Amino acid sequence: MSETGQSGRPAPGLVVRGVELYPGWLDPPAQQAMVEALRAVVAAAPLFQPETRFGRKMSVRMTSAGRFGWVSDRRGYRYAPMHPSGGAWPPIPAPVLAVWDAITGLDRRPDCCLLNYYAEGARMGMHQDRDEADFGWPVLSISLGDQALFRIGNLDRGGSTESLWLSSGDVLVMGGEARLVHHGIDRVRAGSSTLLPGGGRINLTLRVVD
Ligand SMILES: O=C(O)CCC(=O)C(=O)O
Ligand SMILES: [Fe+2]
Repeated sequence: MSETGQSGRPAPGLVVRGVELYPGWLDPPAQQAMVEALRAVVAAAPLFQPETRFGRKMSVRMTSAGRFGWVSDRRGYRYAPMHPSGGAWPPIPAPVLAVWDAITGLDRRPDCCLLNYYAEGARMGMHQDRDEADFGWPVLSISLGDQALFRIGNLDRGGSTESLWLSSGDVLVMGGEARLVHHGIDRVRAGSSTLLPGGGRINLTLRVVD
């Protein structure tokens, strides 16, 4: 990837509505290494299926690493210092932090890595990531496994949208003017990757929470 002169940040391959996309940032061996590192996260903090405050199960399974994890239950959604089972979240793996360092060039590191697991049929409705204290920090997302159709909307709800397929190894950044853009996952293309032994897709989002 080329470097942009002033900031020293790598230049994105594509920018859609301010969302910066780095296609294929991780090559297959790096993807494999990241999946290996994530095994320790899932072993320490098992995936769970969050409920919305209305008692509906989300289709995505989740867990987190870092000082904070994202949880949702009948009390609503929030960042929490503990896994729902009561244990602390494991540390964010070094290869994951290395992607943040290389792409954002920031000296502040994220304190939450949310791990979403999409089995066949899972999706995520349009939403904003707005539970963090300071929207000056970007959210960085890493895709692993099956391809997913990512939809990008607007700062306000509704209006026109644009969609793009995210593939394993792709990284994107929602920052600056695009930090609060609405986004979601419409569907996952089952069987489009062999990275994950059981199939499906992992998405990591790195967040500065407080
Ligand atoms: O799975 C994705 O690519 C997006 C996940 C997401 O938007 C989120 O966890 O807030
Ligand atoms: Fe999000």
